[in-house]
Amino acid sequence: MRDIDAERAYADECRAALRRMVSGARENVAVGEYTWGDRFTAESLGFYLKTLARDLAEEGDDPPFFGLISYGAEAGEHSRQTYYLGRRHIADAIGRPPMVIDWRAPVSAGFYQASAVQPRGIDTRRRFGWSANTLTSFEDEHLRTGVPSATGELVRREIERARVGPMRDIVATIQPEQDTLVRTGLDASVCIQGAPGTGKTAVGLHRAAFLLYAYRSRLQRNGVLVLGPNRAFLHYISAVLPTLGEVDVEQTTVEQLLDREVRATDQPAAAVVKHDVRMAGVLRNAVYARIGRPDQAVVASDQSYKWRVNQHEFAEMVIEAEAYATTYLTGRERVIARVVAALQRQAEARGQNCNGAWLRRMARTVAPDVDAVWPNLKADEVMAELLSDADQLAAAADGLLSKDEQRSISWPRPRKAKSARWTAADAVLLDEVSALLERGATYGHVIVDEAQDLSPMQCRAIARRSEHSSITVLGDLAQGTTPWAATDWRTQLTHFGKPAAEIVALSTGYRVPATVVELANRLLTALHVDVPPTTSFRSDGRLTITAADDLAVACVTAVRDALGSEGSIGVIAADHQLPGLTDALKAAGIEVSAPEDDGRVAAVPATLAKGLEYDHVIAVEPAEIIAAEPRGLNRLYVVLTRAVSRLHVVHNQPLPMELAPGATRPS
Ligand SMILES: Nc1ncnc2c1ncn2[C@@H]1O[C@H](COP(=O)(O)OP(=O)(O)OP(=O)(O)O)[C@@H](O)[C@H]1O
Repeated sequence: MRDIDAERAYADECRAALRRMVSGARENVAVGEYTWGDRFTAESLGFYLKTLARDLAEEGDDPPFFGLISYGAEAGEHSRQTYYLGRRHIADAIGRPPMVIDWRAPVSAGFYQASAVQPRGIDTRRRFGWSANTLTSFEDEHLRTGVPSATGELVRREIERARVGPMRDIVATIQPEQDTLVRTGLDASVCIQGAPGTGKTAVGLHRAAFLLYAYRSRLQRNGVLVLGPNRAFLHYISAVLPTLGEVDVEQTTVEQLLDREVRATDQPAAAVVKHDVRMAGVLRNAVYARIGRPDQAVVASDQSYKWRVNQHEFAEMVIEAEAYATTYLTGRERVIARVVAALQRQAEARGQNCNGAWLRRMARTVAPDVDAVWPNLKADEVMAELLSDADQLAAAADGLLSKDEQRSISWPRPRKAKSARWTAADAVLLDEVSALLERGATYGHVIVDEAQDLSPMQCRAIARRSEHSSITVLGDLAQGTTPWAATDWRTQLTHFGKPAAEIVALSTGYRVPATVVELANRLLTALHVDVPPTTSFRSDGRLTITAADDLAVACVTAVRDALGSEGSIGVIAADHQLPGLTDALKAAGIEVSAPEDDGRVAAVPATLAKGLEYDHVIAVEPAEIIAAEPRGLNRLYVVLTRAVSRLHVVHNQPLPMELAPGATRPS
């Protein structure tokens, strides 16, 4: 095994090889563009090579590797081999073994999975410590001694390091149970229930990178979609996939995915009904109620003759298409096609030549007859009419929604689709109607974060986009804060269209220190969800609770105190209290930014805190966070679990009784 100087020299060799890869890729851009046969192939290859050259160049002086595994004599094809692992593959010359292997390659799994109990043929696992781009140390585990090694200092340091700016990748320290999930094959859908800070988001993002590596050609066409709860969260995770070399993953929210301008807000009762899965039945009824029965024959003339499909035949075509239609509009197309085919048979029997132009003309000619029984529809018109017309709604909702529920979603004044002001829930319903009319595009794999918060109707919108592929569902039932939050995963998975997906629980927390976890776990009893409490990987950390006469003054003092230590600071309070606190902080000369602005001190409304983390969290007035919304206790659980190193609870009102010692649920 190399000593530290030899390892440094090897790092330099790797960097030199990487530079050669960059110049090679640049040269190949030119060659690729001019030598390939057809234009499309030349363009695709040129694009690929340019991207590769750019990515490699951006790599710069980053550490070329983070670890190695060295196999013993009895390791089959790997016997006596040593492999360096990095964020990307580095090759010296074609035909020679790679200098660094991509962390996603099959052989790299040994690095993450091997243990003293199951060494997998590996003698030594080495982890490298880097300070910026300088190799400063390494740590060896000798796995064949049979003595389980304690978690190394380097791993511990990485997990406990101060957080600055957006989320970073965890490739150097992925834990075995996380690695198993990351490397699950593309054909399997998985649901990861994970307590706060157990690495669900990290696992989901690394899984995206792994799938793109292992199944690139299958995923190239349809791509991978990552869905997160809001823009602040997306900003926070935005750097992870690019640092792993994956820039083409779509990362968005469900709202953005649905792509509707939202101009109104529902009353809470209406939103609850609109997000209920029964609405799927209501909308289906509303769409298919538009299909009638013919009351006359279809007569179509060309210049030579009048052709005819009699009323009975026409009705049979409609009934048959209705029975087999996969979507409303394909059914309509089928009716048109069958009518035209019947006309064609008659015309051909009379010796007429029915070419393509004739068939298209006939299709246009019969369209009004078909429209009379199977009208062409647009999603927004269907919805506007349904919500404007109490009788239509009553018919579609018969046996599904109560009269009160129907009233709650009806519009007080009828509106046309063009003047409709859609709500966020309407956008989900419009998406459902669009899909009833015709199928949309699907993705090769979808990763859904904070999935406990999605309504059944939102899950269905995602299910449609992953109908023929797999999904990764990430979430924590205890962090559910929407009125429709899931209370069990099996039901939620059914809404996602993957009822048999495996559910895996992660319960070791890598964010929140043990003292803070202990406080947050006290809330679990009152949350009434069946999840294992978190156990923290971290024994460091500090919890402070301050009873204050003046919240703003106490908050300023807490922030000043926090500024004395390294790392990010998040002031989290009930949404309505935050502006006052922000003003007080600014008046005290403290620079405060929004969560997505990467400042040192962020003012974070409690409703936006989900998924984020700060070294030092100042959680202001828990009682107010609870009182601000129906699922306020869940919100408080989210807020308390954002802290990486220190949690400072500042309160004026009495602390909620659920936080009292002894409230811990028996495990
Ligand atoms: N194996 C690991 N090595 C180093 N850091 C890790 C590891 N796993 C998770 N982390 C870190 O722990 C923190 C929490 O991870 P992440 O945000 O993925 O958790 P989560 O389960 O999604 O949390 P929450 O439900 O609270 O949003 C992040 O800073 C992440 O980088």
